[in-house]
Amino acid sequence: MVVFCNRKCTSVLLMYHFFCVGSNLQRRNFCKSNTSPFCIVVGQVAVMVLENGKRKNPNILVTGTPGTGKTTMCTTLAEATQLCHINIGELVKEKNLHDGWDDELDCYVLNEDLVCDELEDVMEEGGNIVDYHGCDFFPERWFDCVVVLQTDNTILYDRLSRRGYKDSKLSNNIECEIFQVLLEEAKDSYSEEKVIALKSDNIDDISRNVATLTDWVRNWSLPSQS
Ligand SMILES: Nc1ncnc2c1ncn2[C@@H]1O[C@H](COP(=O)(O)OP(=O)(O)OP(=O)(O)O)[C@@H](O)[C@H]1O
Repeated sequence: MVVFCNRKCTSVLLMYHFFCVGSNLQRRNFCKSNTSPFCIVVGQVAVMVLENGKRKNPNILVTGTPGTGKTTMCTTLAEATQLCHINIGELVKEKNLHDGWDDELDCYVLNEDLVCDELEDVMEEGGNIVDYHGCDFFPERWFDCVVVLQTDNTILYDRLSRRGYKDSKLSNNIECEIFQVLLEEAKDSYSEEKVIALKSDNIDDISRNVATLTDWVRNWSLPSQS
């Protein structure tokens, strides 16, 4: 397993988080290479978007303490909305967007500039769901909605224990959730009306959150009534 963090990580608490290799790389690559019909459409529409000063499709940031269910929810949401799921951990790993290993932090150091440069064009087009346990280094203009997933401490403890998290890594992440570090980071980094906290304790929560966000995406994309 490979570890990443970013230097400005609000929380030393998150520094020990391990990223897992997920299954969305292929899907994201399709989108980035414009080979999917959906993304070709998005690309064509981008011209209109610039003319209107509004993206045709929204960008959503999904953040939260490791284990709160970001990747699980983003995967389902991407299927429901046909937006592109971009898992930052996978992207950093795939494109080497880091500054190497930090012995003290015991992790690779994510290079924020490289990550932002890599994503600038696709974010400008819109239609992305970005999945990362931090949010303060992305340009604010990228996102139309910032979702912070939150999980009951006992449930999160069990999830992270099952992952093999131990000792300080486990307690640091639980403290991060108790002190709502990611929610505070989101509120500090984005305008209040963009930030929404959603509970992610069980499967029903995932279904409800996906339904809520899918409706929001549909409404966002509708032409405004004037
Ligand atoms: N709402 C939920 N109900 C039940 N199980 C969940 C829920 N959300 C996530 N899980 C489970 O918890 C584990 C962690 O989920 P997931 O990898 O999606 O979290 P994450 O926030 O993306 O973590 P990371 O930041 O480390 O990538 C998985 O085994 C997943 O099945």
